[in-house]
Amino acid sequence: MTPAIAIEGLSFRRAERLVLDAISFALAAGETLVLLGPNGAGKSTLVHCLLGLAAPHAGSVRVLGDDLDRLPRREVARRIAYVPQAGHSAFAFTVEQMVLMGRSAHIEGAGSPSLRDREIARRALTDTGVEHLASKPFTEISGGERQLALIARALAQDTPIIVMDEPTSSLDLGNQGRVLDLMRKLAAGGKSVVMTTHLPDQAFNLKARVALLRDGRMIAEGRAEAVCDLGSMSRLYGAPLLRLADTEERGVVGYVPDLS
Ligand SMILES: Nc1ncnc2c1ncn2[C@@H]1O[C@H](COP(=O)(O)OP(=O)(O)OP(=O)(O)O)[C@@H](O)[C@H]1O
Repeated sequence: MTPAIAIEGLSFRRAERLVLDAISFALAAGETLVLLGPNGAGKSTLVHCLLGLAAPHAGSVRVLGDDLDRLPRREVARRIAYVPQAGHSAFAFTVEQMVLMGRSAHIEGAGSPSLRDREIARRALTDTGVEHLASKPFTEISGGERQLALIARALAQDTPIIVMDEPTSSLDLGNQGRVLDLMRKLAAGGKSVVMTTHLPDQAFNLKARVALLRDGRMIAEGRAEAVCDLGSMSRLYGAPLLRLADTEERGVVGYVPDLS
């Protein structure tokens, strides 16, 4: 079966420096890939290459069988939704308008959103728990609320692939859990999800595939249980870590810095 995403030998340079070095992986429908790595490892750059926002110097990105650089932007937007790191917006669109923007790749010409588009946006607001913010300006909500609204926009885009750059970095533990649960449901429904995070526990919770990035190289790839052992995590982050285990049965569920 054609993979949702297939990356082959992807390299990216900034000035003379190799920021991504011969990255390869394929992701099928219904699979989730968690990208873990220290600050500056190249995770966001890889995400940008995946979206066609940065052009690799070598290698290829194929999306549902087609070369990304040959696809019109509108078609890319029908295939991949992007949740960027939550930033500020200069424009005071309401949360509902922001989420409706996720529908723009499905609206022909200069047409306005249909009743169905509005229903899909409403459902996305409900699924992310921010329907009560629908009429508030995006510039007047908290960082975590902005992050949830950006996730809602990606849901409204209704694409087979969702790429998320640190989608839970501003979220409290309750909302982290709700977003991870949503991601599990999206994957169970056949969507392919790529996400970056600094929290290995999310890889365990998602029962996802994990890729470890360091200095632009993919140094390991596999299930969280196989790849995220204490030694690998400590080496990856260059710091002593403590293992978090829930019960004997569940074993390791995450790591925290060890200051002892
Ligand atoms: N706009 C930029 N101009 C120049 N260099 C950049 C720029 N953005 C990132 N870099 C460099 O490219 C490398 C990869 O950065 P990238 O943002 O992909 O890392 P990351 O793994 O996403 O980091 P973080 O976890 O801190 O978000 C780093 O060395 C970084 O300093």
